[in-house]
Amino acid sequence: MRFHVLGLGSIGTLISYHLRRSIRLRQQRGFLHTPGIDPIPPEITAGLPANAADTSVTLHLRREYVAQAFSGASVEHAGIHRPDNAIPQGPSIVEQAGYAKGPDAIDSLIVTTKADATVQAIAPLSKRLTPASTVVLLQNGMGVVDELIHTVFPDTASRPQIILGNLSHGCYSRGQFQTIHAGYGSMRLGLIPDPRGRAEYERRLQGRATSSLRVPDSDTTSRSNLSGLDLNAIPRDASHLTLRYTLASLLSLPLDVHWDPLESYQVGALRKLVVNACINPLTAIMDCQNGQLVGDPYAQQIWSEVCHEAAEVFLAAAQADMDGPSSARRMPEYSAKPLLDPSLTPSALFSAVRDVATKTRKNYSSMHSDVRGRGRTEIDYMNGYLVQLGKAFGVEVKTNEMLRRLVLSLGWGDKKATWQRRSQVREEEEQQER
Ligand SMILES: CC(C)(CO)C(=O)C(=O)O
Repeated sequence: MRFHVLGLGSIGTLISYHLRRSIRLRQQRGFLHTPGIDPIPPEITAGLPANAADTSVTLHLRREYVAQAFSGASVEHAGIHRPDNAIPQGPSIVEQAGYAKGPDAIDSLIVTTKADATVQAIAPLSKRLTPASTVVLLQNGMGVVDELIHTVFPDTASRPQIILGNLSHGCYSRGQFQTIHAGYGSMRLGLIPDPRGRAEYERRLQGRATSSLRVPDSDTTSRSNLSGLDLNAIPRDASHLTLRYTLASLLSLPLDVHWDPLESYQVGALRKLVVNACINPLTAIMDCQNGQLVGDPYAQQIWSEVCHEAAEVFLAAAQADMDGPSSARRMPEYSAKPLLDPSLTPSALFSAVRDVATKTRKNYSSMHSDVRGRGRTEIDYMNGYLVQLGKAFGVEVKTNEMLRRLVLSLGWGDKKATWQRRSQVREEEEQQER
């Protein structure tokens, strides 16, 4: 089984580290139990790749680094299709099953690139992905999956299986392969329906099905990482093996990972979208920490407008969905139910934003770091996504559009350099005060 990780920022490094570590523990000891961490439930262990010795992790790097530095993971450099042979990759499941067109097939691709860089990053690898491969999208914001389906995998016959995921773990990077896992959170996964419509993945375990659409709060520990779902519902045939192995492997990581029914996953993702649409642009525009927005009456007014606009868009999208599946304006991956969840009303959204900003008050948001570092942001997958929906469903989203333009404007002309200089001075002053 070949895992590949694309995007080695802080989240990519965190996932690669735990994936590699859990595979190595299974290779060495044949079982997976880290002292102090709950043992992996048997229903998840049963879904793991049968032979840990044949499982490999390959990291995709943009620049040249020494392969040996990655302790047990092989490395590929962007644009070079020949794998670095310093550490051999495991045999490919999709190749063995006759799906692959070449020897460099990818069984499972875990993507942690920034939302705005994802399609461009996956496109060169698409020939190595087969309909029996699995792609995991772990990103902030929304809209990447729609873009990917339309531009890279328009043909359902050849489209890989897709798992969506979002994380509330707080991580930051201290350089290549140095990630500080500063805040322990959770990771939620949802499965996009089978592209060929052959399998229904979400069989609920009797008596454990979740009755509500609500995603459990991140700080309430649910009884099972499977949220009432049954891994055995994923067929055991060759075309679904990588899906099953990928899901079980992610669920086995000590990162509080949960597989949710798609509708619950969507509620959580929509809520997180609005949280990001409120906090991220303001911290970037005002060059401040998340917590500095809490209690600021002007920021609160903007949050309230963003939440109202988002809730209105969700209602309009739900209405269009209920008007019939033929509606051209239907949200691509969503059904009406999640959009009508009570946690997506303006006041519930506003409380969620305030809670997250308070809990992460000392953080600089990812958009703040993006403006500071790479200059490009994920704004089009946050407020920009709400703006697109607003246009599609005829809802005015002026505040979201204004925030989007202001963030885009930060990267225009020499404003970026000015912003970065000012931010650096401020940070130096903060460090001196400490
Ligand atoms: C929740 C929040 C706002 C935490 O900083 C985040 O997800 C981000 O920075 O992108």
